[in-house]
Amino acid sequence: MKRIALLGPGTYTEESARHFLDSAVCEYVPCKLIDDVFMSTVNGITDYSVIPIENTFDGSVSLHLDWLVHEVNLPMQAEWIYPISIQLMAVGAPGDTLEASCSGLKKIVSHSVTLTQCRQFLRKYLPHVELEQVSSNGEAARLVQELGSPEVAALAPRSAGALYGLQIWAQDVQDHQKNFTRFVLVGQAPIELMDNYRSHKTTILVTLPEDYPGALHQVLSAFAWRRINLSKIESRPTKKKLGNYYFYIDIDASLDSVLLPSALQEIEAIGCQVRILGCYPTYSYKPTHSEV
Ligand SMILES: O=C(O)C(=O)C[C@]1(C(=O)O)C=C[C@@H](O)C=C1
Repeated sequence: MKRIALLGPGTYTEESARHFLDSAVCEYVPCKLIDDVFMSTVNGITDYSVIPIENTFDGSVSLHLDWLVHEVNLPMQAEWIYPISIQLMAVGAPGDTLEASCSGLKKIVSHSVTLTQCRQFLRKYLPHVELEQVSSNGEAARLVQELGSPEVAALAPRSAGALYGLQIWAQDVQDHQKNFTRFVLVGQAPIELMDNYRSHKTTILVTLPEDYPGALHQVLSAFAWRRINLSKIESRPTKKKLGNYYFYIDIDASLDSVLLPSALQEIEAIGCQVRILGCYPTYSYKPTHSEV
């Protein structure tokens, strides 16, 4: 059995992990805070952690990327992309219309990212309702069940509603229907996921030797002339000195490919530091028959 730490229970992280990992060989260890998720794998209590690192509309989850870079040494072993469908859920049956369901609603609890993903919906339909952030969407659903009052609702995944016996008052209320989150599985050993394998990626961190004209251009040209595609590049502070940055780069190639190792050697030869955060398979979501 592989032990998998994740924010949970009842979160999108858990829902997505159950979709991609084989439950026959995985045991989930739900944690209340993302720090606990990371630390449980660092301390050997779990074999892997599942970490959300990017969303279609919010971009990178900088806090989680920074953890991977500064706080822990846990290589990325896989990534998956999972659709985020957000449900408004509460205790008790919904009314005939959203207005009727929400006539007595005073507060909505959810994860900060989820509240952001429903901003337009909330402004349009529930502008006077108080919003409260909690540590995860699963925790939001649990709180709503504990309070047992139709004055409080959660924005959370369908699986959290099933776990805590909540009713769906409004379905798929995210502002953008194509809302996806990218999760990485980090840990010391490679692991096989279930099907839908797409390709291999490598994530690196590049620190420039000093700030000089054309430094980043030189780094990028090592990939460009080899026709290696980069799917993401982002600068983040090194946290050592104000104005000092490293570049976090996702590469659409495996370290086993012919050209990537020589590109990395070239970048090191011009004086840059290269740290490999992982070389891993990427998986994409395919809806099950009932969802199509
Ligand atoms: O609270 C959850 O449900 C989570 O899985 C966390 C999290 C995140 O931290 O980004 C994951 C995906 C969703 O986009 C919103 C929240």
